[in-house]
Amino acid sequence: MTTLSTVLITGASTGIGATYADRFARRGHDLVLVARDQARLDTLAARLREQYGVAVDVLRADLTNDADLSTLEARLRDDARIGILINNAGMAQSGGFAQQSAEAIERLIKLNTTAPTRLAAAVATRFAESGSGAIVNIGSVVAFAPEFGMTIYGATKAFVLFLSQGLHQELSPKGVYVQAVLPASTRTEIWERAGIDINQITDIMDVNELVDAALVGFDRRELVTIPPLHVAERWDALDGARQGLMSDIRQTNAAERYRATNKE
Ligand SMILES: NC(=O)C1=CN([C@@H]2O[C@H](COP(=O)(O)OP(=O)(O)OC[C@H]3O[C@@H](n4cnc5c(N)ncnc54)[C@H](OP(=O)(O)O)[C@@H]3O)[C@@H](O)[C@H]2O)C=CC1
Ligand SMILES: N[C@@H](C=O)C(=O)O
Repeated sequence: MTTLSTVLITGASTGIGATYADRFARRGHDLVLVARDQARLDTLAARLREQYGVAVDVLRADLTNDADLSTLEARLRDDARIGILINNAGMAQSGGFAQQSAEAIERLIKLNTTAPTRLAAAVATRFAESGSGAIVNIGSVVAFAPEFGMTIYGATKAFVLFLSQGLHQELSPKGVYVQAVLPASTRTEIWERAGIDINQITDIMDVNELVDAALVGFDRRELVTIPPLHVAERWDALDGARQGLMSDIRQTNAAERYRATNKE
């Protein structure tokens, strides 16, 4: 019987991360739960041990803190039992671009992009050498939506999508599965934490439904999983157009429409 991989989940104290923890424990996986709130992590860990009989390790870490991030990188690099990384921890943004302080910008980018990148890097070599392993990056449909006015947040999520597609290109030939999960509005604390009134949000998905759908994509080894997207062809068309654009842009001369004319 194959031994199930241990799953390390960031942002596991509540919301999407805590739901992933329940689902992987239900599947029989041992867990490493990472977040800042030790008490909430301990309570969740005790429930999951009791309910599912799995080993659950708690690792308190602030992923915007370099020392904590380095400690987590070392755990990921050195603990060969960890075969699945769920890069979930993240925060949203309230207020316009011009309202963001330098500290808020730094924190948002560190948590939403630097941390998942460094954690993925911490496992990439070990996973590739073993010819196995999975990296799940939690993005957002806001990556497609500059219209939403969450410019820095959306940019971090566009980064996560590209990171996932790039990791897939580099690591899937070596047996490593990479998944980008793009939720839309989901009922968690992220809204309150960002100072956004959740009651102003329409069409908000239950977190259990989101994670269960994301796991269907995971089990199918899908690269980009967008649970709220009912018309899957929309994504296929968008990514197909992107690939089509790539085939057009290797040119030695600028496009006709950019040719300076003496009339201008
Ligand atoms: N909810 C939604 O509508 C959507 C969410 N997403 C994405 O899903 C992911 C999870 O979000 P969601 O569950 O909704 O959010 P929640 O705010 O409910 O949970 C966020 C989790 O991240 C942890 N976290 C926050 N800051 C830090 C930090 N500095 N260091 C370590 N852990 C931290 C929190 O734990 P603690 O405070 O204990 O550290 C918590 O466990 C995020 O990446 C988010 O961008 C994407 C699209 C939609
Ligand atoms: N977290 C949500 C916005 O703040 C989202 O990604 O939809």
